[in-house]
Amino acid sequence: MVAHSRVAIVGAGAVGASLAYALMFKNICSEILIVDINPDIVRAQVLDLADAACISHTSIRGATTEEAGQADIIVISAGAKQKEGEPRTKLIERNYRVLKNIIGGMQPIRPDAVMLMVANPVDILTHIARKLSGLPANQVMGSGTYLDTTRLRVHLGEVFDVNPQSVNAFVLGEHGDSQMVAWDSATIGGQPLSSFPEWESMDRRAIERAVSGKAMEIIRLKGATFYGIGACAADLVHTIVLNKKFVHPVSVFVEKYGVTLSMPAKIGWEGVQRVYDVPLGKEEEERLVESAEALRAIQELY
Ligand SMILES: NC(=O)C1=CN([C@@H]2O[C@H](COP(=O)(O)OP(=O)(O)OC[C@H]3O[C@@H](n4cnc5c(N)ncnc54)[C@H](O)[C@@H]3O)[C@@H](O)[C@H]2O)C=CC1
Ligand SMILES: CC(=O)C(=O)O
Repeated sequence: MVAHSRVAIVGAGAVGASLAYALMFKNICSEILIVDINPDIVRAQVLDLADAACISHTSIRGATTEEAGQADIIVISAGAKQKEGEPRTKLIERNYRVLKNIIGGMQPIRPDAVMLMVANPVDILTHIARKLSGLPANQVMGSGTYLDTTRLRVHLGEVFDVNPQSVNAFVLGEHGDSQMVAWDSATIGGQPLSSFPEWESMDRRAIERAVSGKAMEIIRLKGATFYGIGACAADLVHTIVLNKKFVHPVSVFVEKYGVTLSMPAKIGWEGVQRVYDVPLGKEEEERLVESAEALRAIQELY
């Protein structure tokens, strides 16, 4: 437990509540602030989560947007979600307005706060949050392809019969349709995936489709995804609060591509401490540049 570790979660729907629930059982935060435009949602989530908080070391309460701006870590999970068949980018106009309201209501934001964007389209909103918040680029990140990378590792863990946490493979680029898998640098136990007998028979494009389509599969079946992102976002908060310096793929402004997209980054107290340049094959590099271009076309509008 870190004495001064106040985390504000703005947007207390399914994602915000799942994050709060996952985070409180890490027992690393002194307090979680729950913020939402709908006061009934705040009251309901605080009442429900307080019963769980009772058996964790983290307290929970409702708060205003202004108070959220003074938290150590500000997570933004407010906004519209996709309907079946809708790409994440379709949410931009609605969620731009939501984000503008939220960040406007937080000002002046504590200058050393770290902001974690979760709402979609996460890469574009991270780019916008960096501009609107006035925070340094390293202090504003998005959950990006952390969730997609988790999905990929789960899938590969099954193919190679190994714990997913021992699969070292990344989904990079957009948390969305143009994402790509860095196959050439993927390893298990330091051995390239391509050196395993399973490699030849593995349909890599089918795996990529399954990973990038998993959100829509869940949305079709139950209307929304929230536990996966709740756990990923809680893990990112953990890494920041305890300065763990874990490397995760997050959405951040990347000089090389000149846009905000996901690359593996070392994360700690001041947010992103370093971005790593994954060695990519020629075709992979082309696909990442395509993803960057797709994002640039929208990010340039904001
Ligand atoms: N980055 C990722 O990997 C993932 C992102 N998401 C995204 O997270 C977002 C939230 O999803 P859910 O929680 O399922 O939606 P939800 O509909 O359950 O909750 C959204 C909440 O935002 C609140 N809200 C709207 N405008 C607000 C404002 N101006 N200030 C404060 N609160 C406001 C609503 O009142 C509602 O409680 C969506 O954009 C969704 O696409 C969802 C899953 C994964
Ligand atoms: C909804 C979403 O972005 C996801 O589950 O990947």
